[in-house]
Amino acid sequence: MSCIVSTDRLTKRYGKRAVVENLNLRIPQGCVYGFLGPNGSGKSTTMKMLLSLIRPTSGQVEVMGRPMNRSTRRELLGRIGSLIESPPGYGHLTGGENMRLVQRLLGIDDDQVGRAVRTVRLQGQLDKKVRDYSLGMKQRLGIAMALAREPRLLILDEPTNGLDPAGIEEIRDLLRRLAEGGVTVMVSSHLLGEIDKTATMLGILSNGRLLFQGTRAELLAASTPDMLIDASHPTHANALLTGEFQSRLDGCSVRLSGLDDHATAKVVARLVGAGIGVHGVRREEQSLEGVFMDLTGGGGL
Ligand SMILES: Nc1ncnc2c1ncn2[C@@H]1O[C@H](COP(=O)(O)OP(=O)(O)OP(=O)(O)O)[C@@H](O)[C@H]1O
Repeated sequence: MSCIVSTDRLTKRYGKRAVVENLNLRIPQGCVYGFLGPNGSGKSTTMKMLLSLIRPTSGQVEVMGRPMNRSTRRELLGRIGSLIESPPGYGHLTGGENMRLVQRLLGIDDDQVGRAVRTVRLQGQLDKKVRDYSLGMKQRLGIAMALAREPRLLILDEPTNGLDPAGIEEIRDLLRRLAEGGVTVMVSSHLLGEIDKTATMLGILSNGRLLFQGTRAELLAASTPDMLIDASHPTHANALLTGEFQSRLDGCSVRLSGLDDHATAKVVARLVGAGIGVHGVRREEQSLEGVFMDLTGGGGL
C-alpha cells in the first residue's frame, strides 16, 4: 500500500497535556480518508501538524514519501490544498474577486482557476459578494481556493459543519468526484453519518489517540456484536449466566456482550446442561454508529 501521508508517533502537548498522542496515520494514495472523532479529540491539531501550521512536540510527518520539515515544507505545501476551520475568503469581495486573488498569489492561469470553480459548481455565483453566500457556497468557495493549485492531497477540516442535508450531500458528491480524479482527500468530522458513505478509509480519534484505522468493513469486523439467546426459561437462563458472563434479560431473550465463539459454545452447553431449552442463538446486526459509539465511549454522535 502506497501512502501519501504517514505519521510516526506524532504527538502534540500543551503544557503537560497531550492533545494528540503517538499517532501512526496511514493514508493510502487516492482514497477518501474519513478522520472521525468527538469534538476536542484532536482532529484539527493533527491536521495542522500535517500541514506544518503547528509544530509537533515529537514524532514525524511524511507526505508524498518525504519528511515534512522546514526545508521541504514549501515544496510539499505546493501540492497540498487545505481548508482548516472557518471558510476563507473576503466577505466584501465577490467569489470571482477572491479567486483572482488566489490566482495572483499562486501565479496560475485562467484555465486552472476555471477548473477549480467548475469542480465545486460555483461558476454561476462568481459575481455575488461572499458575505451574501450561503454557508454551503462559502465552503465550496473555500474548497475551490484549496483546489486552485491542483493539489494531489486535499485536507479538509469539518467541511460539512453547519450545512443542511442538501449541502452535506453536495460536499460528499464533490469528495467522491475528486477521489475519482486521483486526488487523495482527508476529511474530518465528528459525525460518522456525514462521511462514512464517502470515506474508503476511516481513522477514529478519541482523546488524542487513534482507536481504529482501516476500512469500514474492517471496523465492523473488529467489533463483537451482542449475542441474543432465545431460551425456554429466559429468567432462569439469565440468572445462571450472569455471574460469569455479561448477560441481561432483553424481552424474551438473554443478551450477552463481548462473547466470542468459544464463550458462545460454553454458554450453550451451560444452559443445556441445566435443562434449559435453547431455541435460538444469533448475533445482533451492528450499525457502524454503534461501533463508533462503543469505540469513542459515546462522545461523538
Ligand atoms: N493552542 C492550544 N493551547 C492549548 N490547548 C489547545 C490548543 N489548541 C487546541 N487545544 C486543545 O486541544 C484539544 C483538541 O483540540 P482540536 O481542535 O484539535 O480538536 P478537534 O477534534 O478538532 O475538535 P473540534 O471538532 O471541536 O474542532 C482541545 O481540548 C483543545 O482545547
